[in-house]
Amino acid sequence: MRILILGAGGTGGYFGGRLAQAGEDVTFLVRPKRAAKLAETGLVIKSPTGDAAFPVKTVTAESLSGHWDLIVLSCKAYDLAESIAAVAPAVGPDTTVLPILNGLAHYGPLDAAFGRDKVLGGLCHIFSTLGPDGEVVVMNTINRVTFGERDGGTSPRSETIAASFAKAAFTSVHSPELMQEAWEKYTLLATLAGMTCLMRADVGAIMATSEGEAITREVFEECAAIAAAAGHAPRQAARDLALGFVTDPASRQTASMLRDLEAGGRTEGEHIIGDMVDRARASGLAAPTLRLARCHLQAYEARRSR
Ligand SMILES: NC(=O)C1=CN([C@@H]2O[C@H](COP(=O)(O)OP(=O)(O)OC[C@H]3O[C@@H](n4cnc5c(N)ncnc54)[C@H](OP(=O)(O)O)[C@@H]3O)[C@@H](O)[C@H]2O)C=CC1
Ligand SMILES: CC(C)(CO)C(=O)C(=O)O
Repeated sequence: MRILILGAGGTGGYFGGRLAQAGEDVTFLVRPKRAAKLAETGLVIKSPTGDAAFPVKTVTAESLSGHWDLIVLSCKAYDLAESIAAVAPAVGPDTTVLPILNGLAHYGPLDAAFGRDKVLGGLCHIFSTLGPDGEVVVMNTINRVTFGERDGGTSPRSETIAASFAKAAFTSVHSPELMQEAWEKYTLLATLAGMTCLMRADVGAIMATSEGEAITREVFEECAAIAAAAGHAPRQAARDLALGFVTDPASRQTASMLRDLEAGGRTEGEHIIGDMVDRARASGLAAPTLRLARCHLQAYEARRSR
């Protein structure tokens, strides 16, 4: 299977790199600056599950030709339109597009661009970023990709992807209930991103405050109600896992959105929190703490773009 990974950042660099290490036919579609860096240093991964540095195949949008079997999209949401345009020439009649972005708002534009039948559902759990020298830095041993048909069940194409991913040194989950998984991850992430960005603090620091746990639980319940309105209330095990994660007093975890914000970069605030608030409004739900988190992120973006 020929695999094209759009982006060689924290997620695409890691998962694509592990696939390449396993001998899969991987090419990274990157912009010229990243292509030059990868040509100079190779793809460098620093991870508690194993450091690596090795040459990888890259291509830029200008030199892209031919159709790929699988295209994994690992851009930030604010780069989605440009990324869709970049991969479009690589999408042929038998191509599958697998986004691993956070949130859900990207499916509309992807379906419009490629047709709903071409776009699988996907998500990932990892704590990673690009280091100062372009290296993929992974902060702990969590590294999981979950994917599947958005209408549920399995299919020959998702079985083929599962067989490919099974060779690589990351956890791969081929889910017959992908949209349920996606909503559960979205609920966890919106809570974690909303709270860690609002408070500019990690989970443990938020739990050390008198109101932190109660407000975190309020955000989670707002998200869970929105998920329920969409027909995907978090299952009990997912609730327990998410609430345990976002209220752990010993945790030093943050969302990747806080890392972007603290680096002074753009955030996926509207894609993650804004979309959650819009969905609340469309379902007649109040979501007051999520609205506050959205206002906070929009104000940050407004100051940033001045
Ligand atoms: N990092 C994390 O811990 C986690 C992230 N996620 C989600 O995964 C998604 C990706 O995040 P992450 O990997 O961290 O982001 P990064 O910013 O680290 O990587 C994204 C990469 O996509 C590249 N890119 C964007 N547009 C294009 C384009 N048109 N052509 C070629 N390359 C392009 C960027 O290239 P360039 O360098 O040129 O800008 C960048 O290297 C997000 O939705 C995020 O929320 C999910 C779970 C955890
Ligand atoms: C849920 C979490 C924290 C890890 O995958 C994440 O998606 C993020 O930081 O963006």
